[in-house]
Formats: sequence, structure tokens, C-alpha cells
Amino acid sequence: MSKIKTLGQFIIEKQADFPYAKGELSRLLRDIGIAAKIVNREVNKAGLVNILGEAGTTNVQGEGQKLLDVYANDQFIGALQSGGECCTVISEENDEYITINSDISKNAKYIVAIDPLDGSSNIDVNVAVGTIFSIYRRKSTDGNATIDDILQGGTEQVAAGYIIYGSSTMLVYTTGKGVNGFTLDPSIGEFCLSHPEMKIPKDGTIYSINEGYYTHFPDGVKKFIKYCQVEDKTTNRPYTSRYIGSMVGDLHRNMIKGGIFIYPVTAQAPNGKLRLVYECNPMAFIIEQAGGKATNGYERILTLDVKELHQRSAIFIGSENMVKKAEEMMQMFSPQKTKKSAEGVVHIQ
Ligand SMILES: O=P(O)(O)OC[C@H]1O[C@](O)(COP(=O)(O)O)[C@@H](O)[C@@H]1O
Ligand SMILES: [Mg+2]
Ligand SMILES: [Mg+2]
Repeated sequence: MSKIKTLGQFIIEKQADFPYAKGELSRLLRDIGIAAKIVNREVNKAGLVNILGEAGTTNVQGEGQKLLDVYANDQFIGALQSGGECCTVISEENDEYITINSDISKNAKYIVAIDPLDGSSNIDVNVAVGTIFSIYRRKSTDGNATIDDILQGGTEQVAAGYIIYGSSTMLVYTTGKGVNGFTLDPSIGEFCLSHPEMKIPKDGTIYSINEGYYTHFPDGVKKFIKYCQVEDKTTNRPYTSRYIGSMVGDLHRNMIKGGIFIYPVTAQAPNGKLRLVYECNPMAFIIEQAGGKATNGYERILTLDVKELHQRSAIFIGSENMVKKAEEMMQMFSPQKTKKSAEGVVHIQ
């Protein structure tokens, strides 16, 4: 029987890939793994431990927080605070970023952006949910991390990953050298390497989008949906529509089977719904590392300017050729409007 390799062993082994590594990033990934196990324990018995339902509070996005949103947020922030490798946390559930000022983290170099519980609308109905994380290294050297450290672009990520709490619990991550997946073995309480070097197929036959908003979609998206539904055996169409309503769940499935996930701008969400810093950027880094593509319909997600902590973005992500086709439709039927300012600078509208 092949020898199991735990996440901890794998991280240490891969440390050799980074000549300057002193183990800080490894310990940070370990801390995230520990919090994931604690959250997994509650998710698995959610109906029994009074963790379903509303917390009665709202977050900065004006969304009602679920009890599990708050619980997961506390667990991850707690693990990052006690681990000593993180100096600042950005969380979907906190209006402002959190500066960690403890003795053990005074030399901490890493900034972690996190969506503690993704797919909140699925918590109470026992459908897969997840956690998404993104890690940056601060550039400034002393004092607290600056806003420039905190609002870095997606290409500056040193690591990103997600945990999916589904029929099994998996942790999938990248440090910029490919993507690896680990499945939690409850009998030993360890994440074990189960999906080495994950690759997303260049083409797929699954499209994931909430068609309930169809009338509010840009023409380019409507055209792409029609393209997916046309009968054409030579291109394996019509494609299959699959939508869980948990970004992590939809992307994990599409990463394994091939497919595209789209959350575009809509009339209700003119800047898109999903958040650039702790949803779009980390998932784009992972999917690109697996050989896929991620754009906002016009521009690579990872090169988008990050101006605010909870900034939103449209996202088209998944199998390369499917995203290219969707982009083609966007450029053809929903071209970006540009306006020249007095100084002659072209502004994208
Ligand atoms: O219900 P909608 O509008 O289709 O939105 C579903 C999307 O919203 C999200 O639930 C937003 O994430 P959170 O649950 O972390 O707020 C995504 O996971 C999912 O893809
Ligand atoms: Mg989310
Ligand atoms: Mg969330």
C-alpha cells in the first residue's frame, strides 16, 4: 500500500523549493490546517451542536451572518493569532483589517486574507461549504503592516488555498508551484495527500452560473449561456448546467471535471458579487496554477487593482478554452465602455 503523506510532511518537504524559506510559511499553512480541522468538526455535526441558523448580526457587506460564519471566523483568526506567523488578517466577516500585536508575532511577515465560511446560504441545508485563504508577505519591515502591504495585487500572493467541507473534507493549496489536494482522514485526524499536482482540463462540458438572474446579465453572458445550450455534438454541446451556490464547491468540481464558473456583474450587483481579495484572487491563483484561466470578462483577475478590502469583481474562471470563449462573447456583445478624460486618459466604464 502506498505510504500516506500528511500535509505537514508535504509542506516540510516542499520547503526545499524555496531557498530563503525559514519555515514561517510552513508553520502558517500548518496553523490554517489546524483551524480547518476544528471548523470541520463543527460542520460535520452542525445539526447537533446548535451552530445552524442566523447569528443575528450583519457584516460589512450588509449580509446577515450565520452562526457558522462567526464560529469559523473566530477559529481561523484565533489560530493565526496563536501561531505567530501572521501580522495582519483581512476577513469577509470583519469591517476593518485586524493587526495582530502579540509578542510571538512581532516579527511576523505574513498577511492572510480569508473567507472563513464560503457558501453561507448552504450551511443550513447540508450542502458543501468551504473556506478560502490568500497569503501575502509584507513589504514594509517595521511597525504594523501598511495599507500598501495589505492591498497588494493578486500576482503578489505567495500562497492561496481552500478547504471544502463536503462528502469528504479536503484542503487544496498552491505556493506558486502547482496545486495539491489533501483529504482529511478522520481516523488519524490528518490531511493526507490524495490529489497530487491537480490540473484542470483545458476544455469542459459544465457551466456554473445562477441563471435565476438571467434577465439582469450583460448581453455577452446571455450569448455565452445560449452558446453552452446549443446542440452541437462536434463540440460536446449542449454543456451541463451545475450550480451549487458555494464558490468553493462549484470551482472544486470544475477543477476536477473541467468547466467554467461565472459570477458576472448584474443589475443588482453592478461590480459583481464576489470579493476580489479573499474570493476571486485566491481562487484565480489556484486555477491558473492548475492550468486554467480567470478574468473579469476583460482582464486577468490577478492583475486587477486592489483598492479596497471588500472590493467586488465579476469573475469568469475555469477551463482555459471555455473562459476564452466567454471573454470573446463579452468583448463582442458587452464591450467595455471607455471615456477619455480632459487629460486624455482613457477610463474603463
Ligand atoms: O446566491 P448567489 O447570488 O448565486 O451567490 C452564490 C455565491 O455567493 C457566495 O455564497 C458568497 O460567499 P459567502 O457565502 O462567503 O458570502 C459564493 O460562495 C457563491 O458562489
Ligand atoms: Mg464566499
Ligand atoms: Mg463567507
